[in-house]
Amino acid sequence: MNCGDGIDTRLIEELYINLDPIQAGGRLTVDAMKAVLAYGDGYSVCDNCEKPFRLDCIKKPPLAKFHDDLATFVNMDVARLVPGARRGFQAVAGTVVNKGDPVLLTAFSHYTEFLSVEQAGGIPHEVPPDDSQIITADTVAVRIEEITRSTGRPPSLLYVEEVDYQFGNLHPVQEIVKVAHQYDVPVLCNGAYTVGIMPVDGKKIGADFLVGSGHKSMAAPAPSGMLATTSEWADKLFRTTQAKGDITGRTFGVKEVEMMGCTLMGVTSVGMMASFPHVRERVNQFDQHLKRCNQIVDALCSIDGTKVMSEYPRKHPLTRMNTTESFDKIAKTHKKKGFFLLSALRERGITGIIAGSTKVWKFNPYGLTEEQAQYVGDMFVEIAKEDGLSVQT
Ligand SMILES: Cc1ncc(COP(=O)(O)O)c(C=O)c1O
Repeated sequence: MNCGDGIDTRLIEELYINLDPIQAGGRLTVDAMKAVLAYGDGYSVCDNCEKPFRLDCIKKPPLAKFHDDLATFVNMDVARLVPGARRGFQAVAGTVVNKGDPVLLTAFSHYTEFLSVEQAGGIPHEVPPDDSQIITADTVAVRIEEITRSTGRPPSLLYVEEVDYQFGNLHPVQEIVKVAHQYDVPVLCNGAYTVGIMPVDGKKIGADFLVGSGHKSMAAPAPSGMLATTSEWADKLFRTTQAKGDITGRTFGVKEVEMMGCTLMGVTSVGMMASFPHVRERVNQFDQHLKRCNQIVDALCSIDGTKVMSEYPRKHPLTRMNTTESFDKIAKTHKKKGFFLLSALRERGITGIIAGSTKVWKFNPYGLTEEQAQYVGDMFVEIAKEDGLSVQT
């Protein structure tokens, strides 16, 4: 159906199997879609906002309970909804980082993590990965010591991604946090690709701050996300306003400074809430999704010259492939050039890889059924054979 000004409202999943690397965990559940329709109006969740007039205290719809449930879900003490993981980074940096502070990120940190440091006036430093594209606790220790020597103080914060967006590798965050704490460096664990996809235990990780992305991994509308912390940090991170109008004398109750008072006011919060029971269940089926991902990777790697660049076997379905020696060879002489691959996939009802990419590209089969995963693997092999590549059987 085309609505209003030509927006095609058909879901891409009605047309294709979608391998898009970053959308997989964000697709809405049917319950979220219904909630979105019911709560489409801007302030719809605020109709019954009562004293103390803050989003996380609203009882109808049950936002207060949802906040508690979210904290329990990730095993942290306190949680807040935020408009995207990036707003979680911003709130933490705004609390912990002072102007001129060295801040440690990793070679896989997302640009929004860097921007949050920049906004707070911090100076970013990176931790490089090892040869397997993993951030290790040892390298973190080395970098903390180097930075302390060169700047005269330890970093005021470490950002570490539990799973990174480039390789989809799972990093040893628990060991990393342990080491960082030995140097008194607080840690923000970026769970943008894990919270809502796989079980995440904030206390086990030991993180001071844990951030999730609703539209990436919690089957929620954009922009949405979650910021959780420990009771040690909660009062600082969620400090309430001291502002006062010098003429009117107005004060602003218990509005939280880093949250700008309230955060997700309609579609986003109810969408997240409506998907939450499904999300809470689905993390327990993570192994099935990994199995299906490995099955597709195996099919791809049976095509001569194809390599998986992410760690293997896969520990997360976001996967980076290198087909320079296979599909890219075809692209060199094909009339559609590099676009032949996506075009051939689309003819077979599959989409989501970047148009024109035949060298290095990512895909994410999270959420596919067993039959769909089998089909996707078979289709990659069929395309390879059709174009004259050899395939190991
Ligand atoms: C690793 C990582 N962290 C954070 C973000 C930002 O998340 P959000 O869009 O929820 O702010 C992204 C976005 O792609 C990401 O890949």
